[in-house]
Amino acid sequence: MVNFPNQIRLSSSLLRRLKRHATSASPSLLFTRSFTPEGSRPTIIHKRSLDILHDPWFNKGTAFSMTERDRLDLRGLLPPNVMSTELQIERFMVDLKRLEVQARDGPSDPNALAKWRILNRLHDRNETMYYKVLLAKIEEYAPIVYTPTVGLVCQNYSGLFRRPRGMYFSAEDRGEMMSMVYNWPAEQVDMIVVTDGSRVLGLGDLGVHGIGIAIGKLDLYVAAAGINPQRVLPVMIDVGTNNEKLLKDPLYLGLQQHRLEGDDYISVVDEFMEAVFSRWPHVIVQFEDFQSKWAFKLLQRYRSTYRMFNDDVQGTAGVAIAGLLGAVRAQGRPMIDFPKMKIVVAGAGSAGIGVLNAARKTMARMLGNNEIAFESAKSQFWVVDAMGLITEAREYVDPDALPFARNVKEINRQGLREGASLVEVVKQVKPDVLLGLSAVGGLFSKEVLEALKDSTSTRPAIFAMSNPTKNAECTPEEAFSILGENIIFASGSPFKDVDLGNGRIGHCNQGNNMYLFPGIGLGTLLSGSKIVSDGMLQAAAECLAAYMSEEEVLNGIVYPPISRIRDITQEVAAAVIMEAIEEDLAEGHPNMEAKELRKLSKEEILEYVKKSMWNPDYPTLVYMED
Ligand SMILES: NC(=O)c1ccc[n+]([C@@H]2O[C@H](COP(=O)([O-])OP(=O)(O)OC[C@H]3O[C@@H](n4cnc5c(N)ncnc54)[C@H](O)[C@@H]3O)[C@@H](O)[C@H]2O)c1
Ligand SMILES: O=C(O)C[C@H](O)C(=O)O
Ligand SMILES: [Mg+2]
Repeated sequence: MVNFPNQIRLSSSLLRRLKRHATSASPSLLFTRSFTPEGSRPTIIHKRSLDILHDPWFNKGTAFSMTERDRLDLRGLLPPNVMSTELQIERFMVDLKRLEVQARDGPSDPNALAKWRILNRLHDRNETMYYKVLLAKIEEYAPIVYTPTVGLVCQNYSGLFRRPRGMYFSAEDRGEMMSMVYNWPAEQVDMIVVTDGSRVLGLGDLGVHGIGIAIGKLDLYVAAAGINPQRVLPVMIDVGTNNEKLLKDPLYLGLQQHRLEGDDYISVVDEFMEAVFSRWPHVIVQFEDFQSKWAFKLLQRYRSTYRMFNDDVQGTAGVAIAGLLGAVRAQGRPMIDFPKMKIVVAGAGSAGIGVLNAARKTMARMLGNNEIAFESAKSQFWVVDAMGLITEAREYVDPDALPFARNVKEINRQGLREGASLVEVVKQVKPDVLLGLSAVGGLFSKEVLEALKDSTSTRPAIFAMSNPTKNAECTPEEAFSILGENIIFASGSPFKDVDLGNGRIGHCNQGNNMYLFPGIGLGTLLSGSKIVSDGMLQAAAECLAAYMSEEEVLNGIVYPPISRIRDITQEVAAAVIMEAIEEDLAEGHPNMEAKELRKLSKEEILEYVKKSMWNPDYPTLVYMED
């Protein structure tokens, strides 16, 4: 312990602060000279907020009591569960012992968690160097700080948690959020990624431990979009968890209560949105990994009033569309043939429905952009969820999935019925594309892939988009070995290309929303658009689709390699800005007034984007007194 003299000369500003907090502070705080027994005397410190958490002398991590958190402006900077020192030590030991159990996510990298720890420590020590390393070796380290390892990190977060990163708004903070946002030290925040941890990748409800996802997404914002790391903020909205294991786990870092539902839930998210937009009116909020039932509702609730989007619904949709258009081109056909594709989608959650809606709209646009085109486009899709093929005969169909429920008579004519299995559907439909967003690893079984051999396409496409690795609907090895080298293959998590012998390679594309969300966020920021419009999202998707050359696409490469992520993000951001200008939404940015922005050519916009991106270079520092 640090020993401070009993007689301390308090500066006038400190005195003011102490008085301000006198209601929650122990009364003895102001009078440390009195007869307080040794050990229970408070230690006077001249720091607040994050400065305390980053100081090894004073930091107590999750052991800060609620009154201390209030007194020291720490509220929101720590996970909500206040822990005893004993529990803290237990958490530490769990992590230490895990070294004995080989930490792994799939067969690809048994050392993934250890690498994450080392990178995380670097992140805590030196942000510039961390991002320099990440950018220099993005192929190697994106799978560590992002998908798939980030999933493993969230699953083990109570042991891995060291220095808090980001903010926590919990159900217990209702009524406080407007002031809590001021505990965050940055005057300017450009990008927030927020989650409620209710559907983390395909791993289900991980409660407060889902904060890892928001951190991983923002790492890509910095690395790919060049958002200044001092202006990003990962956020966890902790409304409880329905994960029974976590509810019983004494080492869980979040609120140990069931999730709030209905209006109670919405009121927490509403308060969070009001609070962050009141402090940072120009911030962009990306919603991430909210369970479907809230993903759509919240998107509808906020999208016309706040600068926000949902990555799982809208980012994924754009990436899938780009890949599907690539699959059409890979057959040597023009993109305009897209409305002829027969598409079977496994999974009707936030991601699946997002893709279906966007694909239907894209087809309708190509067919004349009218009601009839929109109506006829939906007949190109067959949607299979946990209960099989969705038809109008089903007793209850989620309203978001309802437009894609097949007509029973029509489906009977195709030899199918309500609830038909995926393999039956593939056998009867003989689709051009089989797309998985089901979170069920191995769903594209040998039988399903065998059935796809009868596809009427000259080059069937398989998109096994679920994350992380073990949730992929199939591996590229399985797909190429059964269907041969001619297919187009994409997966949400990274896999290696497959050696097919005799110098032939089965290319494995990574169909992940990481190719769009950084550019959507950056383009919105630099255009100063008040909202993220459908047109801006469409422009982003089209830009990604057009990014791949004819030669690449014919070779089965429909997405760029991750080594080009900064370049594609710059292009996507420029496309988003141009669309915002076109729609008269661009209100400019401190670096570029709206009227100047409107005068720029495409090349100049690209240059503006490039120049606005933060690079991990050490600035020269000089000291100046406050
Ligand atoms: N690659 C990407 O960029 C990307 C983007 C978003 C989501 N995802 C992944 O997509 C998956 C789903 O995400 P979500 O938000 O839609 O989840 P969700 O839980 O909302 O939806 C899952 C859907 O799969 C269905 N399903 C379950 N078992 C099934 C089965 N046996 N056969 C067919 N369907 C079945 C469910 O009924 C539900 O409709 C997750 O693994 C997530 O990681 C990937
Ligand atoms: O996080 C990812 O890798 C993609 C996507 O947002 C997901 O939820 O799976
Ligand atoms: Mg997600």
